[in-house]
Amino acid sequence: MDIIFYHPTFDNAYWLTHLQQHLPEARVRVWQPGDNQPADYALVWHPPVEMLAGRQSLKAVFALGAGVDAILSRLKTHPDLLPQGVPLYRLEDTGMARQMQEYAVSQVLHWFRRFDDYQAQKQQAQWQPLDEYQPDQFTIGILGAGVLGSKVAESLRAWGFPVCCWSRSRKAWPEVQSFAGQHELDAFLHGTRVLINLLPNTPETENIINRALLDKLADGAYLLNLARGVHVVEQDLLDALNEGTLKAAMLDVFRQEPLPQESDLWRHPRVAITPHVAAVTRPLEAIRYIAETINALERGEATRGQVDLARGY
Ligand SMILES: NC(=O)C1=CN([C@@H]2O[C@H](COP(=O)(O)OP(=O)(O)OC[C@H]3O[C@@H](n4cnc5c(N)ncnc54)[C@H](OP(=O)(O)O)[C@@H]3O)[C@@H](O)[C@H]2O)C=CC1
Ligand SMILES: O=C(O)C(=O)CO
Repeated sequence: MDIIFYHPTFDNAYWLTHLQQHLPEARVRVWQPGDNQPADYALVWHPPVEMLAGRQSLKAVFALGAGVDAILSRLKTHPDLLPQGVPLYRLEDTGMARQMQEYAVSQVLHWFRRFDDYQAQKQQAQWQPLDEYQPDQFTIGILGAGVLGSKVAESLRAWGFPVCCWSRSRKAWPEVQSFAGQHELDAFLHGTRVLINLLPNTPETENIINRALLDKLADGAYLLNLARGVHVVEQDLLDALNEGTLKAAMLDVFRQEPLPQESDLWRHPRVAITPHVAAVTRPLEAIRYIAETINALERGEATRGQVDLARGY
């Protein structure tokens, strides 16, 4: 069994060593431009078109992340990027859910305890206790009720916040109100105080967080974008912040990354920024999952994590 590996920044030696340990019978190599030698599986992140073009004999391609938009969004212009009929897998959780929980819980509590307001008071050397928020004033609305959204919902429910979620299909989670489909989006937004985005980037979800959506949130709302920058119309976000519709935002992802120095988001006092680190791929957990899936495929057994190319995630 031959496996080719390509990631622009990962530690190749680490990945090859641990892949070989988990798949002793495999021959694993880092793909280099010009390598047209046969392969059974490809592990990729932002692959060059030539890497997979023409490789119809591949048994599967594994994206080394949760979101597969970097591949699917290029298929229109580069149909050879993913060989026809070859299944594409993505990483489901593999250590990312815990990271998303850490990020979401810490930021929601930061806003709930008004630490942003106390930081602002500190700038004025102001010693002034503020009215406390109550949990029932702090409904969390999670856009995207999937592998990561479900875990974030679970952790915020554990803190006693009302939680609702929005997805294409109805969810039956204890103590979480599920809204499904475009026709229920407004009802989901109404009363949401903290909007957390964990949607995949698809043609339907691009630019979804725009002024019309933000205006439907509860007064004094917050935005936590943990998914993709293309979900947010950045000028609409800035306008909503400047006009008071939105109280604050924390953004981990951006339309252009790194975020250009000239972006007004850098300087906005009520915008917090992290450099796309909300949930990074945990190599060992990813390798374990990939090895399990390859072994299942070799045995003709059921697998999880296969991407539905038609729906885009
Ligand atoms: N910033 C970071 O570091 C990271 C960001 N991410 C981002 O998080 C995203 C989510 O990951 P994950 O939870 O694993 O993904 P999943 O595929 O498990 O979940 C996606 C969710 O979005 C819902 N959804 C998709 N399209 C629509 C739509 N058009 N309308 C309504 N709901 C929709 C799905 O609905 P349904 O359940 O009905 O199918 C599902 O609930 C990734 O795609 C990636 O972009 C992931 C990891 C790290
Ligand atoms: O896994 C993903 O989709 C990510 O964004 C990781 O950076």
